[in-house]
Amino acid sequence: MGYLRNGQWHDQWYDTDTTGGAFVRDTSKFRNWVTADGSAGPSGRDGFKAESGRYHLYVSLACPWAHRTLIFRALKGLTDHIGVSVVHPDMLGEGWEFRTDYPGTTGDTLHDLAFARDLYTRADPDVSGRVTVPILWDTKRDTIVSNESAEIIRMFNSAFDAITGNTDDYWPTDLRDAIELVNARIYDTVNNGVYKSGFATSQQAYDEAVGPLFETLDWLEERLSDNRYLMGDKLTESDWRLFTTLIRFDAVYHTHFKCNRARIVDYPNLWGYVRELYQWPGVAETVNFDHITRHYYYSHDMINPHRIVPTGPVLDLSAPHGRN
Ligand SMILES: N[C@@H](CCC(=O)N[C@@H](CS)C(=O)NCC(=O)O)C(=O)O
Repeated sequence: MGYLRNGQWHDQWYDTDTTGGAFVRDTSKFRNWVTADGSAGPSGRDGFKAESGRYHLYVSLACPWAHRTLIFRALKGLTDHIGVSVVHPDMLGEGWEFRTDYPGTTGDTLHDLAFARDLYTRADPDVSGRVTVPILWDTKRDTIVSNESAEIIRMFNSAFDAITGNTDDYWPTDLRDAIELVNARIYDTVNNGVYKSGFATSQQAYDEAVGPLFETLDWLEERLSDNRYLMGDKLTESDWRLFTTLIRFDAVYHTHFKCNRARIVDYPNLWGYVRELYQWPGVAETVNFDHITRHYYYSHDMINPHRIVPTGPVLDLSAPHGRN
């Protein structure tokens, strides 16, 4: 695992020496938007117009951030319009690789590149920063549109509606303020909270992450006791953003990231909610537990030096959810 500095690869784990042992996530570098008419969107350059077959998504099936984009691609009827390449689950000294010697990988189906970092330097030969997935690639301008999942899902939510005829809206105007508030808490304490717990290299940094994580899970359990979804009756992007962390929790974060005060199966409402979202049409096909467990346990040898991938747990995600 490493990063690019002025286009050169450096194999180095996250630096927590200067932050008291705390993991601090980088901000994403490529922030353009695909829009229905090609106008610039909230940030970045213009000219990325929604067109069938023009864009390609690079994902890891292990990654919760990439998983959001795969879910939106499925929910919004985009599978015939946006292609996908799947990296190898092992993220080692070279970063994400397009090796195909593992079931479920595809290689780079557009350019046959070896590493995800080759996409970054193709888009910007002088780029600096971590090489993360998801990556939304534009085949027309031969560059990265965006590597920020929170923004990619908003593009998918509406930009292609005239092409697909699918107008389902997971970011409705009247709920945006409420969505923003809930997203902010869940991002900091849950989506990123599990990483801050797991990548902490001091007791204090771990304690400061794991406490708020379980406070938020308790709060969510309560909220979901009389709300079917986070915003009440309406399923929104907040639910999908939460789902990709919850679905990995018992298999990975509980053990590997030491988030072990409780499992999701111990929370009746959260567990029913995860099952309902898993059973949503098109979603189960985006969940790959083999890539999920293999990636975390095998890639992070600073946490799991012998790279042993544990067998459990057995989760019955297709059991009736009882949420209706
Ligand atoms: N803010 C980004 C974060 C993406 C991210 O951190 N992805 C992880 C995989 S789960 C990654 O590629 N990490 C590689 C690294 O940090 O070097 C997003 O939401 O799109």
